[in-house]
Amino acid sequence: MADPVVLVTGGAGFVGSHACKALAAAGYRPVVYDDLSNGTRDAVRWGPIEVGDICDGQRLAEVVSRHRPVAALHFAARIDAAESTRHPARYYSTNVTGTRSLLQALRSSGVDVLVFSSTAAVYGDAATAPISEAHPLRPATPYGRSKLMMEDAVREASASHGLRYCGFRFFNAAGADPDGELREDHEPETHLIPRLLRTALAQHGSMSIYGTDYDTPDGTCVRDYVHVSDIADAHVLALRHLLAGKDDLIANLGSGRGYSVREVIAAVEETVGRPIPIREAARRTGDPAMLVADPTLAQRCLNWSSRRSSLEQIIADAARAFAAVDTGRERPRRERVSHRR
Ligand SMILES: NC(=O)c1ccc[n+]([C@@H]2O[C@H](COP(=O)([O-])OP(=O)(O)OC[C@H]3O[C@@H](n4cnc5c(N)ncnc54)[C@H](O)[C@@H]3O)[C@@H](O)[C@H]2O)c1
Ligand SMILES: O=c1ccn([C@@H]2O[C@H](COP(=O)(O)OP(=O)(O)O[C@H]3O[C@H](CO)[C@@H](O)[C@H](O)[C@H]3O)[C@@H](O)[C@H]2O)c(=O)[nH]1
Repeated sequence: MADPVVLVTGGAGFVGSHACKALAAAGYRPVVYDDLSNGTRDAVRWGPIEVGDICDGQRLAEVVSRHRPVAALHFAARIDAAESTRHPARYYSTNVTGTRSLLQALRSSGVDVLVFSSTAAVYGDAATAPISEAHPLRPATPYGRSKLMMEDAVREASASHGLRYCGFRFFNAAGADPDGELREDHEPETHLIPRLLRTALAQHGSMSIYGTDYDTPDGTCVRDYVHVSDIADAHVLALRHLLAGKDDLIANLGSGRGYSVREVIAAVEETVGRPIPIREAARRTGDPAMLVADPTLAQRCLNWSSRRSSLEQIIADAARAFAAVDTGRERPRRERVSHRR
């Protein structure tokens, strides 16, 4: 019998491509739907890709009805919180209208299982650490607000026509496939760990710390870094959970440990074995001081564990992937598409 198909929107991107690998290992056939605006075709290795915009409802409906998936994993989104403060409409379009378009396409083909990516940014400037799912939802950026609206759209689809869902509020996805088949590959890159590795491996340029006057132990922002392969595993667990008829869920995915920007810099320097030139810069718009997950709910409901998410392993796996790029062994070809609306 052929492997059951799972539609993976955003499957050419960082987290989505790792989820495709985990799906294939678990006996599913991932069909990627992605416009390649921030992902690469080379990251799509475990099934076909359908290139298209998540907001193009007609194309999406045609792809869903042709491939007949048993479920969808939804990663496609714009992801840069700081950019969202400058171009909010783009975020509401891709993240909210795009999700509504997916919900409609799934409904018209009778697909009733969805696992989707929310974010820790829905909590805004959190009052506590660690943050449980019961923490008030006060997103501080259009990105965070768009993801909260997306959660609401999914809940409404569940209430109105029985969609079953699992939404994950990821904290900071990082690391890379431990087998070295995939890596984080954004252009431009905004995330802290890949930026540090690029600077260290290029051996030129410097890194900026965005803000040293936060109310945190060393004045820099604290984040919870969670290994991308642990996030991928959570998606397979969620899929099995829902396909077995179990309850809907919105859960944090994080390691439960927080590291400051300075601590991450020191850990990357330790791994690469050389100092990285650092400049202290102004705060970046929309950055909360501290985001650390309470991951108990995902552990309890899905038997999930963040087993690869020590900072050391995250950096070691990411560094190995970057070294492969640096030596030119596996440089992926990048297709650019216009992403301005
Ligand atoms: N990376 C993180 O730390 C993090 C943290 C919390 C939540 N998330 C969420 O996880 C999901 C995946 O994030 P990621 O880091 O893999 O990002 P990514 O940018 O690497 O992947 C997103 C993918 O979606 C595609 N895409 C974007 N707009 C599209 C559109 N209009 N139509 C079709 N495809 C489109 C991109 O080409 C890309 O391949 C996102 O929903 C993001 O909001 C990520
Ligand atoms: O060159 C840099 C890049 C980042 N930072 C800081 O490092 C921390 C982490 O930043 P980054 O890696 O860009 O991640 P976040 O801004 O925390 O956002 C990520 O994690 C969020 C969840 O916590 C998700 O919602 C977002 O989609 C995802 O991009 C922040 O304090 C940044 O200010 C720097 O100081 N210098």
